Amino acid sequence: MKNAPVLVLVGPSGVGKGTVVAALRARNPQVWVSISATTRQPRIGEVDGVHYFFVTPEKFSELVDTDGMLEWAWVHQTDRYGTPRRAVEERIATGTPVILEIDLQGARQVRTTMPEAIFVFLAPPNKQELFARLRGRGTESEVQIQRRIQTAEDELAAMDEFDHVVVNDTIDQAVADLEKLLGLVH
Ligand SMILES: Nc1nc2c(ncn2[C@@H]2O[C@H](COP(=O)(O)OP(=O)(O)O)[C@@H](O)[C@H]2O)c(=O)[nH]1
Ligand SMILES: Nc1ncnc2c1ncn2[C@@H]1O[C@H](COP(=O)(O)OP(=O)(O)O)[C@@H](O)[C@H]1O
Repeated sequence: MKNAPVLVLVGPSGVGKGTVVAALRARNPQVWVSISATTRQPRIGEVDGVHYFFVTPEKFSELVDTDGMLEWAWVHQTDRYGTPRRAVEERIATGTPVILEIDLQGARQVRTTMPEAIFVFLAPPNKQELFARLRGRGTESEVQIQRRIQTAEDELAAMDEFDHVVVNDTIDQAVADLEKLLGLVH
């Protein structure tokens, strides 16, 4: 049996990672998207165990110390985010296609431990559109937006490290590009 793919999706805050992955899942429910653990506070409408596992800093440290994280990183200078290892390993063992939506630092860690994964950068059509989407989402304060813009500049500068760049111009086209990389045919 051919191993199911692990696709690592990185892109600046506000580019549309969550939106594109949700649209891909709606068309391909057999694809599993890892649920990260984070120390950040939930946004309105976010559900623990669905969007993220919202954990205390103490619990996060415990997961790291017991080798429970496949990768983890400080993101936007304020909070830690990580991929719980066991759930991913279980999906790989059963041949389920896996998506990890993580930041650049996390992707670099996965490249050393799972070099066979497919590394994809989701890029905006241009920077103005990226910052408009980030503001348009309306979920962050101006201070938080400025931090995300700073992180975004670093992430955009690392685009060349990725095997594939998918531009999120329209959602449908970005989903089709990811489906092709995952070998999903319609
Ligand atoms: N390293 C790592 N980064 C993650 C993980 N989960 C989410 N992230 C990244 O954390 C960043 C912040 O995510 P989020 O708080 O949802 O805010 P957003 O980027 O503004 O939507 C994004 O770049 C995510 O890709 C994870 O498990 N590990
Ligand atoms: N292709 C697209 N065209 C226009 N707006 C988009 C597109 N993809 C996502 N958006 C919008 O951009 C904003 C940020 O998307 P989101 O999925 O939250 O980004 P991320 O998960 O990368 O931070 C949301 O308001 C979303 O509706």
